[in-house]
Amino acid sequence: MDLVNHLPDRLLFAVPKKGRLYEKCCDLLNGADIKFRRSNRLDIALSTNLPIALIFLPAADIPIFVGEGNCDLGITGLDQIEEALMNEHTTDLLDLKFGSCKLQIQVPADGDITSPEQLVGKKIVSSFTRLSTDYFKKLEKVSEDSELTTHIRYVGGSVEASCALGVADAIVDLVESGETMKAAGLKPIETVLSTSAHLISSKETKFPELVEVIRQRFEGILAAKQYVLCNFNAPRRLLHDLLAITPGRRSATVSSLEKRNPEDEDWVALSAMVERNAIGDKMDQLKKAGATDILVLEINNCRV
Ligand SMILES: Nc1ncnc2c1ncn2[C@@H]1O[C@H](COP(=O)(O)OP(=O)(O)OP(=O)(O)O)[C@@H](O)[C@H]1O
Ligand SMILES: O=P(O)(O)OC[C@H]1O[C@H](OP(=O)(O)OP(=O)(O)O)[C@H](O)[C@@H]1O
Repeated sequence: MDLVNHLPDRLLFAVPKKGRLYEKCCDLLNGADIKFRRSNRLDIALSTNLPIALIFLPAADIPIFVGEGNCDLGITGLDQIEEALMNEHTTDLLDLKFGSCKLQIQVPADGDITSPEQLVGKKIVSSFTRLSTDYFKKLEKVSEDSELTTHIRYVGGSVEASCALGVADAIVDLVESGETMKAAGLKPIETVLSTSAHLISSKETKFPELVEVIRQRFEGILAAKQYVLCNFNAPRRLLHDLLAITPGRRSATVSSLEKRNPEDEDWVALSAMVERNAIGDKMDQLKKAGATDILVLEINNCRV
């Protein structure tokens, strides 16, 4: 079935059908209020509130479908986009900051290889044969023996077993915690690529406005995760010092607190977005500078 012709009024959005990116993608779609129900084992789900059809595909195939214009939008790893040679045929809209890992060259931990240059002319096993070939072609050019060819062989999974099996002198594979490689007796000697999930679009999409709406919604969700809202009260005379601690993203909101008695000092309430990973420190500083009633609130979603 030709989906582009069959669903002409719907933006086709390719999403990993399983694996490490799947749950996070569903959370993102949910947060962006793209409503859908995926029937068991069905790889197409029509959104019930937007003109979107979600197409669940293998992560490795998504850059090809988007790059060739069969899908309008897609989410997949940067590693898959670069391996498919599709980064020039797609528009990279947003780094979604999940699925982070590294494509690394790993060698036996007890061996004598310590640098990628020593691997020129040797045997490499990877699921990322294009990225590996590109990497070693560059090394071959600057190698002392320019006649040497590095042998790159494809395997689809359990790449880490290749060295122990004698099939490879080194592997090029994705590493997140490093546990798999450690257990296989391997150590990293080089990072070929740092990767995470990206939102990409086709350069030929018929739905540029909807693409932009989705990009903005995702961007809002990412910003909401990165920030918390910090509210507190303080005497107005401390305002200058407190704003220096929490200036807000654009600027903090300052409102007056009502006085109980006319002779009371002027008080203000401040509200500012603060980077989540700095909030503990900021609260300590606010308290020390004289702020009180400090409250930290989660931001579920935002447009900034
Ligand atoms: N530890 C990890 N190992 C592999 N990929 C990871 C890891 N962490 C994040 N990723 C990202 O997730 C993407 C999809 O990997 P995953 O192994 O889930 O795919 P998959 O579609 O289930 O493939 P496969 O069928 O080969 O297992 C990778 O391309 C990479 O961008
Ligand atoms: O650094 P870690 O957190 O240990 O994760 C890295 C491992 O995860 C992936 O394999 P996966 O589990 O997808 O299985 P596969 O070998 O079949 O691809 C990858 O190929 C590594 O083997």
